[in-house]
Amino acid sequence: MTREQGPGGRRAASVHDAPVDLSGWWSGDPAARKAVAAAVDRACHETGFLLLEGHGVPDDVMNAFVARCDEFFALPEPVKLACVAPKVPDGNNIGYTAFGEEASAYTGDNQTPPDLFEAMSFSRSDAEGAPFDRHRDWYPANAWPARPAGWERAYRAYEAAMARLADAVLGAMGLALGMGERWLVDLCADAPLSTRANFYTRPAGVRNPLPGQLRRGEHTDFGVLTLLWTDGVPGLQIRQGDEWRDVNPGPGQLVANIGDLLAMWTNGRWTSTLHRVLPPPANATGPAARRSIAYFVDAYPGTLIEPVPTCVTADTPARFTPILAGDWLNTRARRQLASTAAAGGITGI
Ligand SMILES: O=C(O)CCC(=O)C(=O)O
Ligand SMILES: [Fe+2]
Repeated sequence: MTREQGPGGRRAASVHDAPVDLSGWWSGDPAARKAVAAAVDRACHETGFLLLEGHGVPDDVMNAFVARCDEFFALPEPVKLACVAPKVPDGNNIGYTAFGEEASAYTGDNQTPPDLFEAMSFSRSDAEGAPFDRHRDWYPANAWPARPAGWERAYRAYEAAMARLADAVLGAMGLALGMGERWLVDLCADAPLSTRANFYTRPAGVRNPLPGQLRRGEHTDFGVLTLLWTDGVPGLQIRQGDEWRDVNPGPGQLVANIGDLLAMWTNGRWTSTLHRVLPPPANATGPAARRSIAYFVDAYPGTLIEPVPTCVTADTPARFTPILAGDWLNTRARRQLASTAAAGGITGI
């Protein structure tokens, strides 16, 4: 038996063994929906990460948004720096994040050197009305630079496709938890929704990574659900037991993973899994770029997160103290900001 094998000689479940096909969900057939919910439940429990197929996000919508993000990251640095938005301590930070400005591991109180990426972040564009006004810092207005042309249109199409997909996954999750299809969908209807386009590269003149310096340091996501597109370049890994295992979505697949709030809601039945992104091997030559785009569903800041009754039993009593979603998100976002301060602001590397 190797270290990678469980007690029965069986290797621990891998996200690659059982991609989740959402076609049955879109069919609307109750039995098909139950089967999808069972597959989601298994994956959320075993790894906290899912590879999604039949997700319904049209290629042309995804490709058009990716192309605009590529155009943006190729712009001269001063043009990108003009898109830096003032940081808010308790809210969603949008706009440009320069290379070397953040270290994700800080969110888990792990002080590493700055991560090797730059990013552009966006917020949901339909946040109008009283619930949003009460927590306005979580729903900032996007500012669209003149370049690349057509970015806002491409974003809105992407955003609509991801919102539809998020509702399907949240629907399957609610069903899996015995709370019904609408439960999580309704709870997350007013949630902060944000998108982050990540660009990992090795800019000219940047030295080799320092010890412990990664493209993205190990972290868990803070919220409920993350939907991730990657360009297929390896690097993403998840922590399972005492080892790191690769997650390499195939062509057409998207990644879904759960965040801390959902782990708390499910009383730990589902895992908010540590993940990271490795730099390319030291002997790799050239720019070795990697791109990913993450869509984050959080929970409304005023929502109390307490374990759902279906996940609390005599054998598994409540493990988490109830907490307001906003309090949890603020704590983690503040640690993230601390990494920026430690990195020396936007001149990090
Ligand atoms: O780039 C990736 O594959 C993962 C990014 C990530 O973990 C995040 O944005 O939270
Ligand atoms: Fe993440």
